[in-house]
Amino acid sequence: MSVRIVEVQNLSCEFAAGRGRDGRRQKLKAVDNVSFDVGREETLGLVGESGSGKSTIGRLLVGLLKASSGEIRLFGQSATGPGDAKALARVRKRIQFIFQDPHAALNPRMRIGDAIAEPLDIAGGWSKRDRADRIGELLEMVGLSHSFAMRFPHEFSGGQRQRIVIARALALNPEFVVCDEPVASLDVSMQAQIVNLLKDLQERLGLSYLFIAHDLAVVRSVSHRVAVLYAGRIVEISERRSLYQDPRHPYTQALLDAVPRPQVGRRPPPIKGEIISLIDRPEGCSLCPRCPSAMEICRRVDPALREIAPGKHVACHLYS
Ligand SMILES: Nc1ncnc2c1ncn2[C@@H]1O[C@H](COP(=O)(O)OP(=O)(O)OP(=O)(O)O)[C@@H](O)[C@H]1O
Repeated sequence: MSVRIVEVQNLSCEFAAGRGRDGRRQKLKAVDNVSFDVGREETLGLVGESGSGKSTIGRLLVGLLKASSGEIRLFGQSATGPGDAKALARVRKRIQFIFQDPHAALNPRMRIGDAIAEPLDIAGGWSKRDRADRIGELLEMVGLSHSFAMRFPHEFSGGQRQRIVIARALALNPEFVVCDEPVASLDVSMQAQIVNLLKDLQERLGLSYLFIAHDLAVVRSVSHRVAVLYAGRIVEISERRSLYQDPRHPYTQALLDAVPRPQVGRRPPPIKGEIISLIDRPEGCSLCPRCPSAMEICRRVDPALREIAPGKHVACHLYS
C-alpha cells in the first residue's frame, strides 16, 4: 500500500439551519462520521447525488470549512487538532482545489497569464522573468500555447478555461488536488479530454486526487478506488474494479443503473424518491425510504460501514 497522504477519521460537519417550528435552533449534518484515506499518486473518486456532502468534504480537506468533529491528517500533520500552525500552513501549500465551474473561477477582466500567476504573486519571490517562464510552462503543461497568456477568458471554450484553471492550481507544485466536479459543466467529449489531461498530469507530476462527481461514469477511468456517499455518509468504498463489477450497496447499484449507456441512448431514471432530511435524520438506514431491498431492521438500526471482503467496505444490513 502506498503512503497515505490524506487520512480522515470520523469526520462530521454541521451547518446552522435556522429555527424549527418549536423555535429551537436547528443543525444540518452535511457530513456524518466519514472515514477514508488517499495514498500517494492515488485517485479516490467520491460520488453521490446532489446534496450528499461531496463538496463539503472537499472544502473541509482544503481548510475552507471547519469540521464539527473528527480528524483530518494531511501529510501526517493534523489539520483539525491543536497542532503546529506553521507546519499546517506549509502542508496546505501542498494542496490545491479545482472548482466545478471554470467560467466562475476566472476573473473576466484578468488576462489568463495573470490568472495563472495569481498563486505565484500571493506566494511572492518570483522575478518577472521566472514568473513569465512559469506561466508559459504551465500553459504548455495543460496543452495550451504559451502565446495565450495575454488573452482574456472570454476568448476560450469551456474546456480550455478548465485547462487554465488546472494550470493555475498547479502553479505552486501541489501534491494533492481536490477536483470538485471538474468536468460537470462540459460536454461529454470535452469531459474525456479533461479527465485524460488530469490522468496524464498525475503520472507526470506524481499527483494524488480526490475526484468528486455525481456520476459513476465520470470517475470510472480516473479513480483507483471509489467512495459512494449518501446523505453525508460513505455507504460503499472499494477498489474501482470491484465497485463497478460487483457493487454491493443498493445505492451503488442504483447509481450504476443510472449511468447512461450509448447503446440505449438515454439515461435510465435514477433511484426514486428524495434524499432524507439532513436536519432531522430518521432512525435506521438513511436509504431505507428509497431502498428496493429494505428490510424491517433497516427502519430501526443504522448499519455501520463494515469490511465485507478485503478492501471492500459496505454499510448495509444485507451483509451483516
Ligand atoms: N454553507 C452552508 N450552509 C448551510 N448548509 C450548507 C452549506 N454548504 C452546504 N450545505 C448543505 O449541506 C448539504 C451538503 O451540501 P454539499 O454542497 O456538500 O453537497 P454536494 O454533494 O456537493 O452537492 P452538489 O453535487 O449539488 O454540489 C446540502 O444539504 C447543502 O444544502
